[in-house]
Amino acid sequence: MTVDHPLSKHSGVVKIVEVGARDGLQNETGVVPTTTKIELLEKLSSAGLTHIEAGSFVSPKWVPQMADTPEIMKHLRTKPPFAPAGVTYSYLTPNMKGLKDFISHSTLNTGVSVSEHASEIAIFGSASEGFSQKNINCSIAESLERFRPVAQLALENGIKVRGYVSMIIECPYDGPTSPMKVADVVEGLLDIGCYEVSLGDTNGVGTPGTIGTLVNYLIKDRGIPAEKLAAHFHDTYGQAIVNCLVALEAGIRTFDSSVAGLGGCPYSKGATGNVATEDLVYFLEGTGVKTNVDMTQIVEIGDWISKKLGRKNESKVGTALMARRWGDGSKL
Ligand SMILES: CC(C)(COP(=O)([O-])OP(=O)([O-])OC[C@H]1O[C@@H](n2cnc3c(N)ncnc32)[C@H](O)[C@@H]1OP(=O)([O-])[O-])[C@@H](O)C(=O)NCCC(=O)NCCSC(=O)C[C@@](C)(O)CC(=O)[O-]
Repeated sequence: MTVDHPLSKHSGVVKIVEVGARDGLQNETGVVPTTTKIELLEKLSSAGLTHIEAGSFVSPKWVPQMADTPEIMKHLRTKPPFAPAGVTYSYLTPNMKGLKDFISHSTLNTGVSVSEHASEIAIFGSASEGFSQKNINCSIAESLERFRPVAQLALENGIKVRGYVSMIIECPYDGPTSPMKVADVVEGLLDIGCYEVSLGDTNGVGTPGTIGTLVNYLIKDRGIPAEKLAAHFHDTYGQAIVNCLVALEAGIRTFDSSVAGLGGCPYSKGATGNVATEDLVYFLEGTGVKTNVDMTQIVEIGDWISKKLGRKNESKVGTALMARRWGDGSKL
């Protein structure tokens, strides 16, 4: 028997962008072996995730943990069984050097053009000046000027471009962020060719009130189509799932998440990881929305990577389902 509930109107399939291997691992202080990162990426794609961030072409002096991104990309590009059809791997590229490195490593030894690869780049700006300076060493205006030729060259090469805007609610350096500023940066990123802009509550301070005010302002007052927005909510204050519900209600259909809630941000002290993929899948499927992610597999991956890194599994759903697992390894 199907019983209607207030959220029954939500149906169809949503897109999940798995950011654990990038947003998650970039914040690990210990060395994470490249083989572990590759194994994580392979496991994630076999669990049904189709959009996976695999690394960053950024300065290794700024983010040492991402220094092996070229090696990871080469592996994913040259080992077809590990880059299944329909899976898009994406990489952060903050400037022209990052994009050129992306293009050269993407085509290296593969014999195919970059546009034949199911990969895309992401450029990442901020709605606060303080974080923009700390994270990418330039002002917001300078960042948009820097991104413009990057996006243009990427698009000329058939590479899709995603945008991020960080600190959408509040910045540890500048205080509260105005929705107008967020809208300006979102529009700036769309204007230079991003097909979608992900709204980063980088330090997870947003609540249904502040997130609701922002997304309604972006969609209703500024006329930004909901399908061009994604929700990228960190779970520092335990608000991420309820904020995802607010985004869903506003019409947003793309959600970023991180297996086992991996992560934080190297330039935002105290920020913890994104909403855990396991928790997001449980919540979305529970409202009647399809994710096409295998719950058993994603829970096992979260358990595996947490043990591998020696860190606490931040997924409540993952922890609960693993606790229910029988000692003989039968189904969750
Ligand atoms: C943007 C820069 C490079 C500017 O950094 P800069 O120091 O201003 O760069 P520069 O152009 O003056 O170059 C300085 C040196 O860096 C090198 N360099 C220059 N560019 C690159 C590159 N692409 N790859 C590798 N090396 C690079 C360049 O070659 C040179 O090397 P040197 O001559 O000193 O040996 C730097 O600030 C940087 O790498 N920042 C990255 C920060 C980062 O990755 N942060 C984490 C991701 S953002 C995030 O997590 C938020 C998000 C997206 O998840 C959403 C949310 O939660 O809100």
